[in-house]
Amino acid sequence: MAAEAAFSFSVASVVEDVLQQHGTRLKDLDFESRKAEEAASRRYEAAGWLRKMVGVVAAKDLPAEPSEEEFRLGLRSGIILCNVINKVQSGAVPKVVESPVDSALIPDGAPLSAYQYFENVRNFLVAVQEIGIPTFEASDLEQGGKSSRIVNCVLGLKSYGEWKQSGANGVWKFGGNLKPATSTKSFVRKNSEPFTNSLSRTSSLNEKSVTGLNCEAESNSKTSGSHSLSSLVHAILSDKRPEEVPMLVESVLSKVVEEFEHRIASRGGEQVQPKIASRDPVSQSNGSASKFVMPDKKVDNRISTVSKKDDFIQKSRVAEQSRSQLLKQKELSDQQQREIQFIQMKFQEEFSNLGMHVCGLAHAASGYHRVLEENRKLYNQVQDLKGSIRVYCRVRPFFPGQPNQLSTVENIEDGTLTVHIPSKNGKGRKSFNFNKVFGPSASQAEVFLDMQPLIRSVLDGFNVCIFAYGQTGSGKTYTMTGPKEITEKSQGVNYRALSDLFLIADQRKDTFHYDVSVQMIEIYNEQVRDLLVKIRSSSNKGLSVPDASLVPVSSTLDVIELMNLGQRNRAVGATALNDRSSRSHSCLTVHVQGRDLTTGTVLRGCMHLVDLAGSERVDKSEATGDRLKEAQHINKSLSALGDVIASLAQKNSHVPYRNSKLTQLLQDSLGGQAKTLMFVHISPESEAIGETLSTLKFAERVATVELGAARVNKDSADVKELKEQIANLKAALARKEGESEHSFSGSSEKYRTRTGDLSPYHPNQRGTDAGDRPGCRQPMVEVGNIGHQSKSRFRHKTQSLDFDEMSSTSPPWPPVSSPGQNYAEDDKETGSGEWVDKVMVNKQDINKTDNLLGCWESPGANGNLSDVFYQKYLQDSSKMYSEQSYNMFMGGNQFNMMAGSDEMDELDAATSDSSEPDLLWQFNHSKLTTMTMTNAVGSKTKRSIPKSAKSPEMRIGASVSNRTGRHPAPVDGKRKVGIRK
Ligand SMILES: Nc1ncnc2c1ncn2[C@@H]1O[C@H](COP(=O)(O)OP(=O)(O)OP(=O)(O)O)[C@@H](O)[C@H]1O
Repeated sequence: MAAEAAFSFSVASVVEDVLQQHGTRLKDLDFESRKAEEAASRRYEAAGWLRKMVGVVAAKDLPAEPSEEEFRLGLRSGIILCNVINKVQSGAVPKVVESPVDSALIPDGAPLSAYQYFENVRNFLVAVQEIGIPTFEASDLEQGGKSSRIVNCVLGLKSYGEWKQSGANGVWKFGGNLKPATSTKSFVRKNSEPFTNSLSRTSSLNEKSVTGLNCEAESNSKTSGSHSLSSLVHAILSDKRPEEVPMLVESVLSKVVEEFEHRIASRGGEQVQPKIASRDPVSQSNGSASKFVMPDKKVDNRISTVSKKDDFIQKSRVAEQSRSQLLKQKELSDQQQREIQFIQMKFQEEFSNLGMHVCGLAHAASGYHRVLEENRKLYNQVQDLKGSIRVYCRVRPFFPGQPNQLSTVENIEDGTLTVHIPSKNGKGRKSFNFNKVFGPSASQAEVFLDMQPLIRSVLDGFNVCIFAYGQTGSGKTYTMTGPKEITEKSQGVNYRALSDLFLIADQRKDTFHYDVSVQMIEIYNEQVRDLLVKIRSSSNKGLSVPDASLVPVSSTLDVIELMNLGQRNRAVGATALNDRSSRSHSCLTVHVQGRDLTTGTVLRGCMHLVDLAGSERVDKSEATGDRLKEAQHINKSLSALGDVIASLAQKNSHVPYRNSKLTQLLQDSLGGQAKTLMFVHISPESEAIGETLSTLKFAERVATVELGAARVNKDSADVKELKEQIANLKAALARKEGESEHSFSGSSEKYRTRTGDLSPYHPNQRGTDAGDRPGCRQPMVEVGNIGHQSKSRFRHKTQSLDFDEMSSTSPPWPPVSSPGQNYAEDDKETGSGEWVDKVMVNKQDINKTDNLLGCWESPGANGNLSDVFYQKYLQDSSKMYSEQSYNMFMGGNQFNMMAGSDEMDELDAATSDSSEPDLLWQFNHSKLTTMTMTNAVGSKTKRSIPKSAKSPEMRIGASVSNRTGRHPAPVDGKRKVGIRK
């Protein structure tokens, strides 16, 4: 089609253009005027013929000699052309559309109606094409079109008409206005031979080269060679020498080719649609037209292409619109489909979730026990995963109105605490990691929340230990107990733990029966004191210190009462740092025994809640005298705690628990099987940075200790029964032996039963002679302040002595002026049955005796207890009755722990860094035990207590031994518990 378009150019005009561009000589020939003259004469000829043929058309005659413009406009509507062709060949254009308006009146450039334009012109062009007359393009009728081509076409039609009029003999040849004599050029019908050959032409010899040019041009353009072109060529060549002609022709030819190429390229954009038309099956099936589309077809295609294009555009627009609508609808429906699917999926998911929930509920309902058990296991697993020794840290807030509230604690983030270290204590900052860090604003409730799972564990049969560590005034007591005036909100861990226990116990009451009892002890100057000793005023006896240290409790109120008592009893000393400072370790121990109502299984849990004495160094507290000794004891016990923790951390086979009462007390909570939480406290003041750093370093060390998985204390019903049988048998045997060997039988069965039983909560530490009957405080035995039965002379002498009886008749601690009498009174008064234990010193543990003896060493020995010593004294226990020990023994009695501590203090002042006090304690304890028995049999009581008591405790001791001593004044409790709501 590109070629086709190119060939529709007027070859003559192209050649003329080229020739014009080619040389200056054309100008010399006055080419323009000649050309115009030529064109005009041809136009006149055409117009004349048209006038002759059709006359006046559409009320407007075509001028006889029209200008190019007039000629174009006159033919623009196609009416004249159609009429003339119908005259030449009737019916060539069957229907001529008459324009309502004269086309000439339509301003040039104004678009004619598409109908007129296409219909008439198209029909005319199709008709001339049919005949084989050179055509023009419809656009040639518009401004800028080539009127010469229209003229050519009209003259061609004229020639054809004349040929027909002459009878249509022979082959019609288009000759234009060329003189027949000089021009033999003619057209043949398009189908007579291939178009390229359809143009035949003869020329004179001297016109040969130009003819060649014309032939080629004509064969390509399918236009006839024009008269003007021939004349032009003649004019150009007339003055040329023959040898110049080839060069000139060659040059012109190359220019023509160039021009053709250029025009083809410039019209490339118009060829898209015609290209489609060229695929018209008609043209394609036509072998002759396969290379060049026949001129008539081309026109047809061009015109039909335009209308088709419009149609096509229109249709494709509609199609596009409906397609996009369809697409949108499809998209919408897809979207809806997806949404429905999603909802269905969700629904199914929820449905299956619901199903699972229902199943879960059914499962839970059918196996409440199992769920409870699993729950417990999971709970404890979580706890165990957190690590056996958990370390929490709490920062005390500044006191209201305190000057210089610049805290050393720089940042608290999750479990990391960063402290700022002033330059004199080192410099920069240091971070410490703990399981949890509570800032100054943490509430008591928040703090407890993190401990709550541990509390729950006690009811599940685990041993738990929570101890508060930190320098004086850092908030240990605040955390464990609360502030001075305790309200419900400010209650510390102790109260919350107990009330939580009752709450959970109540929740489980359908499946478990729980018995809870508490004891409170204090370790002061390495002496253990019972804090739950009732202090009562008695008219003539002064203070009497009766019965139970292990007290059953059934409500939070009971606990509050007991704690008030304990707090009152607690030794409090003033220091330069904190005038309320407690110089003792206090421990609230809660024993829980739970019996599964369906299986009979017994769970035993025990919880130590320890408020340690201040950890500050002695020099800081500016202590002297008694306070100095207190501080030394405290430091020593805390360093013993450090040693225990260090050896646990290193997984040493030997752990020096015996180096202090504190470590002995906590042994069952530090050595494994228990869940332990250390709660370190720090003060925010910059003056405290030294203590703060050592506290935090210690705490970090503790955090490295792995105790291994905690174990539940559980006895099946069978085991429990068997144990009880053994205990009963042993008791019976002992009684029998006692009856036969001694006339001694001072105690009532009631006492024997009540106090002789060992604690049901510590089966591991119980001797085989211990039953599972409740009522004893085994932990006290562990601590060692209990009157352990030694391999004493008395023991040898009184082999048949019933230990239970013996214990029951032993004077209580703190002692009373008349033990026997008081016991009787106490029994009456308390009547608390098996849960009430007389005094902690009455506890007997034969199994431990050897250890105690073995551990004893002469005062002044440094270092930890060694196995060597243990072996030594175990092999020869009589050594404990060396003169020295005897003297010491004589110097105190079992009730006078504080009196014993006096001696110890003296010794200890020189050996404050050793474990000596422990040894002394062991020693004292042996003495106490012996003394107890002595008292029990009513002999040699007066040999004891050479010293007068310096402290209330000592006075108690003295009063016991002399039975005349004063009673200790009640010590004002550090915390007064009165829950205000
Ligand atoms: N978290 C806290 N929020 C408010 N006040 C606190 C907090 N911690 C401690 N205190 C207050 O700080 C003071 C000292 O606290 P506390 O007696 O508990 O310290 P301590 O470490 O037990 O001292 P000591 O070693 O002498 O027994 C008390 O008045 C207490 O009420």
